[in-house]
Amino acid sequence: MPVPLTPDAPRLLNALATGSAALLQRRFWSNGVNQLLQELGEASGVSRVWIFQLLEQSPSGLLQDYVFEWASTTDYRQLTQKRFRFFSMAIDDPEYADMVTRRQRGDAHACIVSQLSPGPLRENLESQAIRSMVTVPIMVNGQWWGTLGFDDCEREIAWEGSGLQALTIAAELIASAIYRHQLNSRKRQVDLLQRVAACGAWEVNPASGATWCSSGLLASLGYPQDYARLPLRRLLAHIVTEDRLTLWALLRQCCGVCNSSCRVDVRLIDLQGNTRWHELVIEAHYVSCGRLAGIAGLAIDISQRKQGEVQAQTEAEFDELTGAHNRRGMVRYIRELLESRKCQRPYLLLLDIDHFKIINDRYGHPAGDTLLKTLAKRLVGELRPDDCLVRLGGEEFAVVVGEMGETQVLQLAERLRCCIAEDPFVLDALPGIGGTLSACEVSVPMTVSLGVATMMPGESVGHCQSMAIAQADQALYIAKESGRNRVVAYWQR
Ligand SMILES: Nc1nc2c(ncn2[C@@H]2O[C@H](COP(=O)(O)OP(=O)(O)OP(=O)(O)O)[C@@H](O)[C@H]2O)c(=O)[nH]1
Repeated sequence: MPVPLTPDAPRLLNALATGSAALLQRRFWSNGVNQLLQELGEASGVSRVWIFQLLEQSPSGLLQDYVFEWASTTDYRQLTQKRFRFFSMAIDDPEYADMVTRRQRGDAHACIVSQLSPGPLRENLESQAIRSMVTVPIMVNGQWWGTLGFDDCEREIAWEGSGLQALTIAAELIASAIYRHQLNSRKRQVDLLQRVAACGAWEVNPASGATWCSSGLLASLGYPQDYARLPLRRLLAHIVTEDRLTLWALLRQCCGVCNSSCRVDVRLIDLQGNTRWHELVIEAHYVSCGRLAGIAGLAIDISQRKQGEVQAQTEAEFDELTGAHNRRGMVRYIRELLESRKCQRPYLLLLDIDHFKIINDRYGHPAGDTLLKTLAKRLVGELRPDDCLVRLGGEEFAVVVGEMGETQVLQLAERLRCCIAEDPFVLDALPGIGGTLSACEVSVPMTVSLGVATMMPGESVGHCQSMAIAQADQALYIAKESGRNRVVAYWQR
């Protein structure tokens, strides 16, 4: 009857110390694991140290893979044997079933093969010439990830006490290295996802005001990616004030409903003062209904999409040649003006170039286009930034102005007329004027006629606008008929 040997615990502890340093320092965690297995194998004097990774488990069996091994001699190597690649293990035998249950619980299991009762487990170990074995489950984040095992093919070792404890610590060290590796891989995936999707993640604890921002979000706000912690007030200060108010209103609605989510577009200002549009995706989490536990979500950079929207709006609402609003832009301007309640009674000024046909015929259509552009620029120079210049079509323009009196609007109309009539326009050298190729600039005098009307808010913006255009058109007609280069108001007819 062989006498069981006890492993040398101090040597094992020493091996643990060297092995754990390798796990922390090695660039690849698998190199660290290999070194730890070697240290433990040499210190314990066993034939083989191995790790099986658990891939699948079902009530009837397990699928495992032989992933790491250290062997004292090449005779004891098994890692390269085909039968250990993705091998399945049926758990119909009670002894196997018991072993699996213990591993699932995280318990170590040691055996001296000659003392095992006859059965599949003993047969299997004997077929590998194993005389004693100890296994310790590797539990990663509470889950059975795999098994660390020590086979001795020469001695019968009773693994217990501090020797066994050292092996348990080794399994825990390996588990934390695996967990670290998993977290790092997940972080890399999340970073990649955030980079590709141009988004960052954030979280706020409403009770403590504590915040967390992903490295991507910190970077897009201009902070170093490893910035320790951004106080809530400072984080909120990155949102443009007007958008912050919209956000508050939405949050009040969103947080009133259990486990709700909402989205809002806001402008974020980074530390350098650059503003970029972001879509905030907000999720409110509740401990129980009514008790808010946290608010978290994403900040997706949508600046490019917004740029596209602005460009599409510009194309849809502005005249390409002169940069003035078109009819659609004018409708929106009037609607916003009336809705803002800044102005109850805007005025509409219709402005038409006098005898533009003659100018076109004389200098050509391209020159006519240049004159239209210059004329629009002159008009804008006379208006306030809030006023709206519209090109209704051809050589006909309109100006919509907010609240002012009748006298003031007539003064403005007169100013617009003068700014066109007073100084002739200058065209660059034009080929073919007067039959020669002139290198000189050409001076083109132009005048405009204006009809002015009041916009009376009616049933719709469209109705109010067509009424005003019709009235201003009547006044303009009178201005043209009575000699051009003059202003007539509808109420003066
Ligand atoms: N260059 C240029 N000319 C345009 C454009 N749109 C319209 N026109 C021209 O503007 C002229 C308008 O002529 P009319 O409607 O007869 O008016 P007018 O010659 O200005 O005469 P009154 O308005 O009666 O003073 C036409 O010759 C059109 O071809 C444009 O986009 N570019």
